[in-house]
Formats: sequence, C-alpha cells, structure tokens
Amino acid sequence: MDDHFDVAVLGMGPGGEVAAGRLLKAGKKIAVIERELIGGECAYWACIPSKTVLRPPEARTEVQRAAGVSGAELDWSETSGYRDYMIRHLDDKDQIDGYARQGAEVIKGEARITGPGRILAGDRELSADHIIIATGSDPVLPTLEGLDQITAWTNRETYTATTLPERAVIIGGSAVGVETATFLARFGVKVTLIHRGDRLLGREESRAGELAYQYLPEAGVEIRLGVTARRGRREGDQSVLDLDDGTEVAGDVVVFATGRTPRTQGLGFEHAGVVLGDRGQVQVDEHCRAGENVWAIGDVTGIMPFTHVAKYQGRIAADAILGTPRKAFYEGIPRVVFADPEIAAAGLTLDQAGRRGLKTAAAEIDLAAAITRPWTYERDPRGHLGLLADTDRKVLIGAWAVAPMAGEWIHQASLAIRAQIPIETLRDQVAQYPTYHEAYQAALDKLEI
Ligand SMILES: Cc1cc2nc3c(=O)[nH]c(=O)nc-3n(C[C@H](O)[C@H](O)[C@H](O)COP(=O)(O)OP(=O)(O)OC[C@H]3O[C@@H](n4cnc5c(N)ncnc54)[C@H](O)[C@@H]3O)c2cc1C
Ligand SMILES: NC(=O)c1ccc[n+]([C@@H]2O[C@H](COP(=O)([O-])OP(=O)(O)OC[C@H]3O[C@@H](n4cnc5c(N)ncnc54)[C@H](O)[C@@H]3O)[C@@H](O)[C@H]2O)c1
Repeated sequence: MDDHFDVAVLGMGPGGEVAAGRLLKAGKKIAVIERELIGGECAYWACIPSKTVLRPPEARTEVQRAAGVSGAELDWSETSGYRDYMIRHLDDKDQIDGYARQGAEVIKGEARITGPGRILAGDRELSADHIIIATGSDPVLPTLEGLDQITAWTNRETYTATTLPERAVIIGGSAVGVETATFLARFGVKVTLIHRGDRLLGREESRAGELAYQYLPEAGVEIRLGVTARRGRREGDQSVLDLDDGTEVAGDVVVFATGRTPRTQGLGFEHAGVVLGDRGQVQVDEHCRAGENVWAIGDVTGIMPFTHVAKYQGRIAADAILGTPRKAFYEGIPRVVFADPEIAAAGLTLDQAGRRGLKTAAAEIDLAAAITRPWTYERDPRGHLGLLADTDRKVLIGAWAVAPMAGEWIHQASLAIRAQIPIETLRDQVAQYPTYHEAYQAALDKLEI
C-alpha cells in the first residue's frame, strides 16, 4: 500500500473533522488518525451530551415561568436515553465508514510525529506533505492530597452517567462548573459548587459572574466562593473535601471542572519543528501554521477552547494548504455558558480593553425595564445586556448578556464587533417587535458616544 498522503490529520475532533472534510472535497488524498472516537471530546463527552441534558430542565423552567401552562416533569431515564442516542452510544462506526467512503484513509490508533512529514500511526508508518495537529485537550486535575480516596469525576463520567449521584461537589466555577451545576441540580442532585475565585466566570465581565451567582441558586446550587480544597478523604460512601477555611463539603462524587490543558505530551511534535508555549500549547501563526508544512487547530493551540473556534481554525488551515490562505481573526467570537438563563458574551471585557489602552464607554440595561419581549416570554422576567464601545473608533468592542436565549441573540454583537460596524449604523438597525434583539437599541441609546 502507498503510505504517502497529501495531508495527515492527527485527531478527529471537530477541528480535525472540518479540516478533513474541506480537504477531501478539494480532492486531496488524506489520512485521518484518531485514537478514540471520530468526533472527539465535543461529540461524546462535552458539548453534545451537556447541551442535550441541559435542554429538558430549561424547557421545564420555560413552562413554569410562562403564564397559563403547567405540567412539565423531568424524566432522567428518557433524558439519558436520548443523550445516549446523541452521543452515538460511544460508537463511531458510521463516521469511520463515512470518511472511508469519501476516500480518506481512516486509521484508528495513537499518532506520533517521528520526523518532518513522518508519522507513526498505531503500527503504520506514514508520510505526508502536510500534517495537521488537532489533538485537543485533556482535563486538568489539581494535585490534591487524598485524591485517590475520593470518587473523582471529570466531564467524561458526568456526561455519560446512567445513574445520577444524590449529592455532588463541583470544584471550579467557570463554564464546565456552572453548566454541570445547573444540569445536576435541576435533575435533583444536591450540588455544592466550590470556587477559589471571588466571583464565578472569572474571565467574563464581572456583572456576568455576579448574575450567574444570583441565578444559579434558583436551580438549587449552593455556591461557596473564595475556598480551595486542601485534602480529600473518604467517610463511608461519601467523598469529603477539607477546605482551606476550616470547613468541609461532602458528596457521593466530586466533579473536577478545573480546566483543560493542550494534548501534546509524548506526541513527538518537536520532531517537526513545532514549538510549545508556556501553557503547553502549540504555537501557531495567523494561518494556524505551527512549522514547515505543519498546522495546528483547536484546543491544542490554546487560543480559544471552543468547538466553533476549532472548526474555524480547521477552515483556516485547510484553506492555507489549498493555496487560498486567509488570516484567522479572533475578535468578537461568541462565548456562551448554557446556564439558565443563558450567559453569553463576545469581544472584550472592560478590563481587557483597559489593558489594551482603549478609551471606552459602557452601558448596561435591564431588559424587563427596556423592552417588551421578556414580559411576553415569561412571568417575572429576567434579562440583562451590557455593551462596551471604543469611543475613538466609535465601534462596539464587547458585549455580554444574561437572559433567555442570549446564546442566540449575542450573535448580533459578535457580527458588529467582527465587522467593526459603526455605532451610528447599529443605531439605525430596526429589530422585529417584540424580540430580545430590541435590547440592542435600548443599550446603544444609553451608550455615551
Ligand atoms: C463539559 C464540556 C462542555 C463543552 N461544551 C462546549 C460547547 O457547548 N460549545 C463549545 O464550543 N465548546 C464546548 N466545549 C469545548 C469543546 O469540547 C472543545 O473546544 C472542542 O472539543 C475542541 O475540539 P478539538 O478538535 O480541538 O479537540 P477534541 O474534541 O479534544 O478532539 C481531539 C481528538 O484528537 C484525538 N487525539 C488526541 N491525541 C491523539 C493522537 N496522538 N493520535 C490520534 N488521535 C489523537 C482525541 O482522541 C480526540 O478525538 C466543552 C468542553 C467541555 C469539557
Ligand atoms: N458552552 C461552552 O462553550 C463551554 C462549556 C464548557 C466548557 N467550555 C470550554 O472548555 C474549557 C474548559 O472549561 P473549564 O470550566 O473546565 O475550565 P476553565 O479553565 O475555564 O476554568 C477552570 C476553573 O477551575 C478553577 N480551578 C483550577 N484549579 C483549581 C484548584 N486547584 N482549586 C480550585 N479551583 C481551581 C479555576 O479558577 C477556574 O475557575 C473552557 O475553556 C471552556 O471555554 C465551553
């Protein structure tokens, strides 16, 4: 067999899949190498199962909050059955067949780079004109005395669980921690979330974190801010954490939502001239180039660990290989935490803008006071929108929203930021009445610019 390819894709998560699809369509001879399941973390243990199990509780809340409708009950067995369907019962046979039918060489096994353009995939040696590194990220568990004594879960155990625990402790108050707390608590698990920072969602605008702190308890989550686990131990069937403030928390399981790290160890990337950054991320340029004919995309680049970014970088790298290069542009890409209500953001926070030396104007509105849609949507309406503008260039540079469906309508801000649409043009936009989109008009009016 001829083991030389135009392109070898290492890792078939969302990034690898998009790059592979684009290259196949262009007629390239490619090898795709995946050591677990084609679809990656997102399809089986992250985005897909988490968003699938968050939807029924969200639908129930919608029913409970709308006037004149009742009777929504949650059913874990039905929910987990549908989740198992959505994660393909952890079987990627159809994906393997699909790529093979499209003409790709599909290799299931661990890939390692052995030299420029050379790869060991399982027990096969391959060569390729181009290599795309799309190996994703691993969860990070802190070094904790007694870690081996407690029942420690990551996103993998959490989002494939058949039986839910009665009590859970979640460590980490960022996206995974907040979404997982929402999911478990809504399904009746007694959840304590501990977070070492003084507010949730530390990388987002501080108001978004404050509002997450306000709304999460509605799901039944107990939040402990400013505490760190010092030691783990077992008491009967309970996993106990001793905290640094002298108190303890206990649960059937401890879920670690403590971040992720690029998957680069032992994969021989240095043999292809790839340089790692201080967080272990593969360093890339604006075309996702990591070295001579080597490209890297997705979580392994540490740029923005989201599926939509991995997919975007897959397009960027494939286009460069195909001879139609364009530069990746990361400003204004949306970030959504699928809590209840949703927490969405795009662009810079006030702090980040300050660090760039930008002159800014900010405005925040309460949606219920400003527009009609929250009232037709639910009793006791909730919703907040904040905008951040650059007063010199007179364009939006940041936005955040905490409200129903905010993950959908944040895209208006995302586009405005990416396309640098003048505030004047945005103020002339006409939104359908009554929709959440109308909030932009009210917030733009409030911006002193
Ligand atoms: C709980 C959770 C929920 C999330 N929800 C969302 C969400 O709603 N929206 C969103 O945008 N993002 C979400 N994310 C982030 C998202 O999962 C990642 O950003 C995304 O999966 C990154 O895609 P990727 O292709 O870079 O890597 P991955 O999905 O990690 O895929 C990498 C693939 O490479 C394979 N691989 C690794 N090393 C090798 C090797 N040496 N040889 C062969 N194969 C290898 C792996 O097996 C894996 O299949 C979530 C993350 C978590 C943990
Ligand atoms: N809806 C989405 O798009 C979505 C959902 C989930 C995750 N993600 C992505 O996946 C990635 C991983 O998410 P995450 O929430 O696990 O990571 P993260 O890096 O965003 O947050 C980790 C949190 O754990 C805390 N932490 C770390 N070590 C700790 C320790 N020893 N003790 C106490 N706290 C500790 C940190 O302070 C931080 O708040 C993120 O980059 C996120 O963007 C996206």
